[in-house]
Amino acid sequence: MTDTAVALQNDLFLRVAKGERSDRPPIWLMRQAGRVLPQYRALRSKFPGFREFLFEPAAAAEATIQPIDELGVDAAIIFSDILVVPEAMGLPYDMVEKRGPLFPKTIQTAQDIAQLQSGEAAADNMEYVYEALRITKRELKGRVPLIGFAGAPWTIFAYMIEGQGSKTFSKAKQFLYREPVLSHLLLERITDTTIAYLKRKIANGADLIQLFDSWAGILSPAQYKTFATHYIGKICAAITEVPITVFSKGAWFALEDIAALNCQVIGLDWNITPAEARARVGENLVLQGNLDPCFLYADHKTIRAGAIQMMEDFGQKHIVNLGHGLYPDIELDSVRVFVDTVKAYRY
Ligand SMILES: Cc1c2[nH]c(c1CCC(=O)O)Cc1[nH]c(c(CCC(=O)O)c1C)Cc1[nH]c(c(CCC(=O)O)c1C)Cc1[nH]c(c(C)c1CCC(=O)O)C2
Repeated sequence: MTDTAVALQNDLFLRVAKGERSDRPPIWLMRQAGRVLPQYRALRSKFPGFREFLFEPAAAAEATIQPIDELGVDAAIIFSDILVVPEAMGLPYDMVEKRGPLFPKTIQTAQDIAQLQSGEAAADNMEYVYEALRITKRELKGRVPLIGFAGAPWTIFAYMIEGQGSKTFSKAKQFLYREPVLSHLLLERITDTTIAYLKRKIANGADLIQLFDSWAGILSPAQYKTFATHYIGKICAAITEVPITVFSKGAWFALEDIAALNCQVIGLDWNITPAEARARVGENLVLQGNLDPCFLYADHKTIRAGAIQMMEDFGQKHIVNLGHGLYPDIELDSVRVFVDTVKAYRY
């Protein structure tokens, strides 16, 4: 892409993701483009719903760049959602205020799966996302790298079967136990679509890819190996153009398996210590995380001390982030203290 090939002014995030040493860790935050920013709320209020917002590439680009201007983080993440993939495959959703996503139609039978679009045909339906990447890349002017992302196949599968958020995702888990053949068929089609989609994100300017396996922690280690790690591995093997981060929330039990895939960065939640994570993944991979988002409800002095402790505990080959996304009621000033502490730190 000629118009996206601008030299990066701040490439700290990418250098560390590729395993280089640095004088401080880079920082970005999951859900940094969102409701902690007043300018995000102003932009969001122009649209009747979340999906209308996502379908407007110029607005998505603006939301992507807001945290770069406001917080000075070292990477941008394209403003979008993991649920655009099931939608592109033929399962539309509504984002219900205060409740979250709701799919009017779900996958229950072989025929439902046969009716889905997948691979390149499904990737064709997400042109608005690629357009948002192109605009973002142009407007970022090389200030920081741009992260592209997708849900990992198991998490997308969970929404497609369950049809909405759930504490247990017991319908999706039940499907794995009762219909293993159909489960693999659907996971395969999600995987093909995700690979085609991510390759187009890269062609349109994504400098690194992150996979979000938000519901990893509800599977048993055996199920995770069969129905999740296997497909994440296929995606990692296919994405050779840029580094890839695997964030499997709650799957500390699978860290050795994930470390054996062709990924460069592993995202961590707060349920594991930096020392244990390092021991499980070995010396080569880069770790990302893992401050408990609730730490940002503490006073500023405590936030500073927590950030420094975390950086000391991880040492080199570390990208600072939270263990999950920012919550909407976290104070902007507290987020700023966290970011500024990291940017002032030196190993
Ligand atoms: C599971 C998941 C989803 N979406 C996502 C995940 C994986 C990460 C995670 O575990 O949180 C990923 C996601 N969703 C969003 C981003 C944007 C980029 C960023 O700033 O990180 C990213 C990376 C925007 C969003 N995605 C959503 C919003 C809020 C929508 C609104 O404005 O009403 C935003 C800004 C909606 C969403 N989208 C989803 C849910 C369950 C919800 C409702 C609950 C909630 O609001 O967090 C699905």
